[in-house]
Amino acid sequence: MGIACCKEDPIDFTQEVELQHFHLLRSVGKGAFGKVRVVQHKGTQAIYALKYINKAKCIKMRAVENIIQERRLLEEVECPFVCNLRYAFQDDENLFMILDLMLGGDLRFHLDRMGMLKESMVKFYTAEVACGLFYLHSKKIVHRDLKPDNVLLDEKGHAHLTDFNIAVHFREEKPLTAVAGSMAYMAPEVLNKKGYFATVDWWSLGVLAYEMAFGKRPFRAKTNDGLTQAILQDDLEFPGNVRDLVSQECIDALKEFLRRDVTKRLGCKDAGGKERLQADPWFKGYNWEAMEKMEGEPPFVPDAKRANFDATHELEELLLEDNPLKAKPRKKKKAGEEDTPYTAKEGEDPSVTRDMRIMEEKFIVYDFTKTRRAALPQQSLTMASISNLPGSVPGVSTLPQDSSMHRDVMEGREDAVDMTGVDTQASTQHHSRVAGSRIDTDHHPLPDVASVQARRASPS
Ligand SMILES: Nc1ncnc2c1ncn2[C@@H]1O[C@H](COP(=O)(O)OP(=O)(O)OP(=O)(O)O)[C@@H](O)[C@H]1O
Repeated sequence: MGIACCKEDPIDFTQEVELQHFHLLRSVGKGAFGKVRVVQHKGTQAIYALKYINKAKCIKMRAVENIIQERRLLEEVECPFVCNLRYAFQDDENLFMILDLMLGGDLRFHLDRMGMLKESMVKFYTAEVACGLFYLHSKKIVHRDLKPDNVLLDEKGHAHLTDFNIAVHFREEKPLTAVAGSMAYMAPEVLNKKGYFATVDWWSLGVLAYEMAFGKRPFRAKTNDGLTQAILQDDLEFPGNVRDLVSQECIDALKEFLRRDVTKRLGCKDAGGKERLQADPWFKGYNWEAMEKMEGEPPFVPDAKRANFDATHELEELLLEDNPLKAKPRKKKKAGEEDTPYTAKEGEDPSVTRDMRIMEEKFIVYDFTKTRRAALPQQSLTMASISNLPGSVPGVSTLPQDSSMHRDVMEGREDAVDMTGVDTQASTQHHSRVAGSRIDTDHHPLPDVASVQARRASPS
């Protein structure tokens, strides 16, 4: 009897994907919105990263549209230089996104540890991120929040873009105007509010490359106004011993990325785009054909024997989480009820009810094995990849995942969220958030949510 009660019910994997289809493993990260855990699909044994966001917190932080937008954009993306979306679903409490798992840690983690990176690393990550940006821009998506925190390394040391929270579609005929992003990485054309396109990502890549090379950002100030002025006006300066640190070609490339004139900025379409960037003397000797296929040799392989993330996330989850994540069945729909099972609680603020319904309707289920899209090799991670991490869950079998699952490209969507306004909220990590935002509804029709959030780096 006792034995029978401990046995899990068999799972029907032909049914819609849900949390119960996964084993929940280690906690590896925490962002302002979500928490990230390693999970293993109980059917295929494949391992992934699960990003989950509490719905009530999401509403409180006015991030509903951002999360929906992130899920929507990721559905359109399939690129080796991106943490691709594999599944999306929700339960009554949380929104879930299952992404390719990156075990090498984010660039912020490595920068914090190493202080600054070797030029070979700076060049390699800049080149791989550039490959990711060319892909996104070809799909008319601008990331807008490129920074070390949002570049993750896989276990081999390849770079992948993540956090599409404030990414949007852009159209050549109508510039974006919202002040969105992490302030220290924002391009001058975002801050001067004259309108911008994908050029902003190339500026941010310049700031990222500079920070990797010298361990500090090119434009710094003690206040947001000071930082805005520095980005808009200050001369680009380099550390006194710059030539001891990097080559002249590196300095020149950084100058080219950090040009205020977008018609001259390295990477930008009007400055020769991909062709010009790939021909830049800094990348001399790079085999771009191989780089684009992710066949370049990473100059640094993250240590697989140690956790490449802040282990306090795991401790927090164990010690402080009063509502630990677990698979819960959804509330049953009552007879005659429509597809939206959310029923307002007594005394609930109508705006909360509305946001709950929006999430229910718009954060739709995604399953990469059922939605056929462009075939691309999936990250072939196995339990072996994580089983030797300190503190890994013992006794889980090492099975290869099924990499035969592909998907076809879905139709692009043109809806996008724009944000304006900045606040002076203090940053707890490397960024603070932008409040008092607005959705550019005349440009991109969206559900009736009047506020969204973006974030920016703290000034110094
Ligand atoms: N696919 C992944 N594989 C491994 N770790 C990941 C993955 N995605 C995110 N992480 C870890 O979790 C952290 C938080 O994730 P993410 O930045 O996506 O959350 P967020 O709430 O959107 O963050 P933000 O505060 O930037 O809005 C990352 O910095 C990274 O360390």
